Amino acid sequence: MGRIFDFLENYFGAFASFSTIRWIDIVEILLIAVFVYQFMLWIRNTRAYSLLKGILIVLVFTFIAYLLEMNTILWLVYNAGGYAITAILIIFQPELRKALEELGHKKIVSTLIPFDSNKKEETGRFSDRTVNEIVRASFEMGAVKTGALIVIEEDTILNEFIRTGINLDSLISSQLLINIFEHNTPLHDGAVIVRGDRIVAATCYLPLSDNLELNKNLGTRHRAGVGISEVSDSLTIIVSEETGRVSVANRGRLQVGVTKEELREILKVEQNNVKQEKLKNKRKFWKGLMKNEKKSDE
Ligand SMILES: Nc1ncnc2c1ncn2[C@@H]1O[C@H](COP(=O)(O)OP(=O)(O)OP(=O)(O)O)[C@@H](O)[C@H]1O
Repeated sequence: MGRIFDFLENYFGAFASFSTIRWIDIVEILLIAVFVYQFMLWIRNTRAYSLLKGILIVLVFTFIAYLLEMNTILWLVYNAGGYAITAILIIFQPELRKALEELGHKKIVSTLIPFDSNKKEETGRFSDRTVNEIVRASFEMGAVKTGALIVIEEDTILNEFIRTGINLDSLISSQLLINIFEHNTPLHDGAVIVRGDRIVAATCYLPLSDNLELNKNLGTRHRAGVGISEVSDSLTIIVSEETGRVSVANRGRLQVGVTKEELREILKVEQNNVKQEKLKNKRKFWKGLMKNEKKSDE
């Protein structure tokens, strides 16, 4: 019982020091709140969610054991704790990796560092012709129920996925795309990756999404489309072999059954993605900074 009283005394005693709170403490609390909120949002859609619930139950149980001074249970928890953390890190390595990659895609680094080597030359994304060819191919394949998976690379370079396929490096055309995904041809399996106006590779293997919220009826083609959009900022077009529907995956979300006009609109937005404007602003910012530095040197 002594521990329960100690705990209550410490807990309520802490309120007495509220008068000494500084503004930086409030910022710290807000930052932690945002972090925990984002963490909960992220973990809700991963395998790790069930594990988190399990850990919370163990923690509550341990806390009760602490209050009731159940020393044997506490001894077990203290001694197994270190191993448990190592085991969790190993088991959830893919999720942790994905989370860090997502953090990298939030463009914090690229906003601050204009010469980030992971970025392409900003020459505009792709031409109107490419938009037309992709839209035409997607709906022609949809009409005859030919399954397809087309990944359009954006800022995140997809070399690690390109390496899993067969290099093509050919100018996009609807005929070529339709030909690639034709049943029983050597290139039809897997995904095509598009960079600018060119098809870089076909038969690429993509990571599968483990988002539990995805419709259970969707198979691996759709999961692969969503998977790549979770680990990169790419846009993926998925044509269903079963229904002929055209869907789009971007930033971990799947828009099922888009129309021709909607697909064209989505591609146009990606094409113009205000990149040039952003680049100009960035250049202005760095030029201004350099000028100011020169002036202060003089
Ligand atoms: N990890 C992957 N990377 C790339 N392509 C994949 C991957 N997994 C599956 N595919 C492609 O998806 C095809 C299988 O699709 P499946 O029928 O399982 O998916 P689906 O989402 O139900 O699509 P559909 O509606 O077209 O049937 C494979 O033949 C292969 O071409």
